[in-house]
Amino acid sequence: MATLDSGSSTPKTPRQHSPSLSVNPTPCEIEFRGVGFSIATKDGSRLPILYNVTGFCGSCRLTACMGASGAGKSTLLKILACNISGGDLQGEILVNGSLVNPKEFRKQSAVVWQSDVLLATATVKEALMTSALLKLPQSMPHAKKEERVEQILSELELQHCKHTLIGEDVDGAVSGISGGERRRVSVGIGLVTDAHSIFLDEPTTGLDSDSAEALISLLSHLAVVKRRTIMCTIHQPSSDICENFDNLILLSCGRLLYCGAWSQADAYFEAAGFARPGYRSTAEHLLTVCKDKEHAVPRLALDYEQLAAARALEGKRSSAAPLQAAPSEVRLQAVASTSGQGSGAPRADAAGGAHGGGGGGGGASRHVSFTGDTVLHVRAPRGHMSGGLDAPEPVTGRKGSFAAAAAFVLPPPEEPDAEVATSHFYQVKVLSARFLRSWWRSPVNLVVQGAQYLFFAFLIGATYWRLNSELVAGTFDRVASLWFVASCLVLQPGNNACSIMYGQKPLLRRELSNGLYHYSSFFVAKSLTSLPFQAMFAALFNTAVYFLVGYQMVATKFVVFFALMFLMLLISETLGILCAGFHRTELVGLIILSVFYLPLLMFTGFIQTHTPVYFAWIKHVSYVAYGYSGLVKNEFGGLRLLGARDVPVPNASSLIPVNIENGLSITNDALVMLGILIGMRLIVYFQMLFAIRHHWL
Ligand SMILES: Nc1ncnc2c1ncn2[C@@H]1O[C@H](COP(=O)(O)OP(=O)(O)OP(=O)(O)O)[C@@H](O)[C@H]1O
Repeated sequence: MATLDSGSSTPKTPRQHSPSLSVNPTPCEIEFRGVGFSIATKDGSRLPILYNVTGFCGSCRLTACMGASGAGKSTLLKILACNISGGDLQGEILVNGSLVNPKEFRKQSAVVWQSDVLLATATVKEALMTSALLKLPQSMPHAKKEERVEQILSELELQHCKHTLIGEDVDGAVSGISGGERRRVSVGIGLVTDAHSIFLDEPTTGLDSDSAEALISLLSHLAVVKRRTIMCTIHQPSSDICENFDNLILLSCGRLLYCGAWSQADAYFEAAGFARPGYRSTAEHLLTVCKDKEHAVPRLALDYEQLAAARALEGKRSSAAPLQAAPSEVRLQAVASTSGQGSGAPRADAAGGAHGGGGGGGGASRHVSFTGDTVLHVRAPRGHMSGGLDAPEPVTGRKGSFAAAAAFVLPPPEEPDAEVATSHFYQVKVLSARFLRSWWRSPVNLVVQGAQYLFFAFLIGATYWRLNSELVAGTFDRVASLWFVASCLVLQPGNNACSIMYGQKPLLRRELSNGLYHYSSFFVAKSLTSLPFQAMFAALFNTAVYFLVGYQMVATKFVVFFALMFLMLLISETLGILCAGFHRTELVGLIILSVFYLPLLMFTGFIQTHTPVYFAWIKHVSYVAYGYSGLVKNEFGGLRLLGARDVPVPNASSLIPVNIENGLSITNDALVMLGILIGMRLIVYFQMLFAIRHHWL
């Protein structure tokens, strides 16, 4: 019988990191029992992704979740972070001994996804500061929040680049801070809010070996010294990286093969008949074992399930016993007292024995006894648990077999009404400042869009340069040029707004799920801050095109022209945002938008002399038809056109084609457009809210 010695989890010496942060959150012990996850397939059957997974993530520890590609690591991480949507979830999660409250848990934890979701136009410090402003209590003085951010910048070794723009990361070509720094900023955003648990999906992806090791070492430091519960998924870590791991969760084909101290993994697998050859590192060896899906994986998974069940029974028997000091606490004390020299740190031994299944695998005995710090140790730090561990229900994996199953399902990750620490007004203020900075700092938004408007203005100007007053040409060119002018303010703002919205969605998703603000605050801030910039684009385009084409040089006519065009631009912008809400893929959103364009531009009365009866309704709901009709009436009112032998035409308005003349005054055209604008803004608001609630954002 192999007995694993507790001394193997001796505290390691963390790298030297900067001075401590002032705030340490309550340690958080996460236990998961009988977790299963499956998704529906197109043929109506269910595809299982995780089977009956039972284990834990210790507080003040760095837990690595390893396994081959497709093993279910990211899925387990999302489940533990209460950030999974869709699919059928079973089992239960306990946090410090109590069933998890997903909404609360999300607020107090942070998730760092494989690709960092950061605002390219913010500096490192601004990114952290925005989180601090929105997440920390509004009553906390600004100086204190700034101090907290400065401390985190030091802690994460980001002081040197705190005023650098984060920049884009397009296919690995980063124009801003480096990949490792981006990852650290993402971790910092979690820390600034005192997250007690941090989940990182493949944090070392895309980093060179030094940066990867530095990051993992930093995480280890945060776990041990800052008392965070940290779990990360990882692929084939190097030996240097592995030295930082406290615990290991090993998955293969959705099944758990091991959950316990990293230092005891070798002994566990050796006892199970899978001794590590000397030339392989632990990580390499375990991943090799995972490859034997026919024999090793089913047997090890079964062993582990039996072990889990045995430990559950053990827990039930000992539930009346007083809690022992958690190894994490002991380890923390050891780190403090030995200044990282640590050897032979004291351990709390839960004296739990577990026995694997029958022999095999090389004939070695597979009876293994574990200390409390190893496989399935799930004790919470003293004082943070309401009582002893309850033994779990039998691990059946059946849907609904756990009392807490419902707790998984609701509320969804992007809960729009997640409680936030600040008032609506304050959120709008902070977000508006950020939107304004983004506009200002984004050359794509300003220079490219401005150039686009000017280009079209000059194109139309050059085509219809200085309209003449001859009856036929003067009439047709005015009607045609105004149609092109209106088209520009339909296509451009719509496309731009749609693309910008797609760019903002990932950040919106992350920040809403972190409970930084309400969606309504984002909506109001976005709408308010875009107004001055849209007005600027409208001024640029309208002024250039009006004078180049040579419409009536009357001040009031120009003001009416400007107002109608501006309304049209704002509605087109809203239409673009609306289409961005229809689908998660930008291409699909743009295609839907283009489907709207055609009827909007076709049924203005300019292109056809007769509108088929079944399309007649389009003119009544089309803002372009109202805007275009208003523009034409504005231009022809009081216009001086010359007929045969240069005789002035008495009433130029009578020349307006009947299909364009809608019988409304220009004021009424504008009022109808205003109504459409307000209506569409409301539709966009509720559409996004619906998308957030149903995970379509
Ligand atoms: N929504 C989904 N639809 C279909 N299959 C899914 C879905 N989510 C996960 N899967 C499948 O479940 C399995 C586990 O996925 P998961 O992303 O958790 O694996 P992983 O271990 O993190 O893999 P990797 O290391 O490659 O990221 C994979 O085979 C994946 O294809």
